[in-house]
Amino acid sequence: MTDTLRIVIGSDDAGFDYKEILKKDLEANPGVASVVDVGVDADGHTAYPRVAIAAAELVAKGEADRALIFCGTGLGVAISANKVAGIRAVTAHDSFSVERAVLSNNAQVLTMGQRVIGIELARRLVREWLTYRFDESSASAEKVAVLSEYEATGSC
Ligand SMILES: O=C[C@H](O)[C@H](O)COP(=O)(O)O
Repeated sequence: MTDTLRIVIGSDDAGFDYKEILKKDLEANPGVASVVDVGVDADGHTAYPRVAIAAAELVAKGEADRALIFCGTGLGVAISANKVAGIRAVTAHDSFSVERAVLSNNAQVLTMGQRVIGIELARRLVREWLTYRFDESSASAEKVAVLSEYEATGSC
């Protein structure tokens, strides 16, 4: 992972407003993150799995380091992103969970719900999220490796 995180951002129509606000926040800090937007657009009514899977696939292919995805609850986009092999997506609306999502779970995908969390808390949590890096030498790494083993072999 490079020092500047390559972030793919996306939402369905229910998460569109937050996606736009967070995209602007990220674009205002080009030294911290670069941003690719996979939609939806203002008039978009794309079903949430389509956007979440498109974002997660970019991460899985190594074309982005992380994804930030919004829907009404954050739940549907997390479920969808987790269907992509190699992806660990979590919904988190509190500071500790955002921290552990990276440091414990090496989650590359963070999702939030526009109908759940206030915008200023969402913005703060994303700022925090950008500061964390998973430590491959940590005790958590071997636990995360069990997930990869299961994906690769079908058992663990
Ligand atoms: O998880 C799903 C999302 O919250 C989505 O934005 C809304 O889905 P719904 O219209 O099926 O409730």
